[in-house]
Amino acid sequence: MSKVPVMEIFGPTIQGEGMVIGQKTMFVRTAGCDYSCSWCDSAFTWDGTGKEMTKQMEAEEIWNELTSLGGEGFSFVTISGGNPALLKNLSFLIDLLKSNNIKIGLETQGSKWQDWFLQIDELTLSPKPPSSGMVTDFEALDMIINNLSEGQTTQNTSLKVVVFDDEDYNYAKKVHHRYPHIPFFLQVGNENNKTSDNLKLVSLLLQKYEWLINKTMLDHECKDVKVLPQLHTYIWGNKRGV
Ligand SMILES: C[S@@+](CC[C@H](N)C(=O)[O-])C[C@H]1O[C@@H](n2cnc3c(N)ncnc32)[C@H](O)[C@@H]1O
Ligand SMILES: Nc1nc2[nH]cc(C(=O)O)c2c(=O)[nH]1
Ligand code: SF4
Ligand SMILES: [Mg+2]
Repeated sequence: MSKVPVMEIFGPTIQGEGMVIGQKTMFVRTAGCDYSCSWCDSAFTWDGTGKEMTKQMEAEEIWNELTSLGGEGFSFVTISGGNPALLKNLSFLIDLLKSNNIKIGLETQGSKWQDWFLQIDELTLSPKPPSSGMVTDFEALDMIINNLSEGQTTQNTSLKVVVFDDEDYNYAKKVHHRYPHIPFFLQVGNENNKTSDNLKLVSLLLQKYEWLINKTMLDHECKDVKVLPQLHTYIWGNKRGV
């Protein structure tokens, strides 16, 4: 069987995070995760609440839905989850997207390897800081980054650590210094990922962004880093499917 569990397909929208922030893209969100981060903004992919939304889909079905939503108006597809790296069968979708000249971005926490990582144009590895409640398997992350180096695809890779507090920031630094040759992004953590009060949310996120910028600017041990917000939350708040 070459199907994968899909939770939602949406777009076109902008990539709100990381190395290609602002990029016009379609999204495919897969179901299931090997983590359970305390603050996960996509917990419906793994906590059972999105069960009815999950559909087992062939690559062709996913492609048909992408084109029925985006027509001929897109050239980039971002795959996220959940953890898409749990799905060996994503290779069929990746091959199909490639054969249609579509660039591919993928978001994963860096806990599992798949050979198809080598075909991703913009691969974001997002290891999780202490506030998530998860413990990073650095052996697994080392292996992934080694494999990407051997495949000469580290230029398509970035690291992105979400920061909620000082302890997270120190963890982020540790990750950056362990892999100094990989482009490194700090991302503001969203503590209020359930609220529908967008004005309040944006005001809090801006304060948090300023805090993270100030902290990084004063830190002589963090030089070649980029500090980013989750841009989509400034526009659509916690809305799903945007
Ligand atoms: C929902 S995850 C899915 C992909 C993969 N499981 C991962 O965590 O990288 C996509 C991105 O959203 C980030 N994220 C999740 N919840 C967040 C929150 N409350 N605030 C900021 N970023 C968050 C994750 O760290 C990750 O970089
Ligand atoms: N616009 C937008 N940008 C995103 N970047 C990463 C996302 C994700 O949930 O993985 C995401 C998302 O859900 N929406
Ligand atoms: S690894 Fe990603 S999808 Fe999984 S629980 Fe953490 S933030 Fe959510
Ligand atoms: Mg998201």
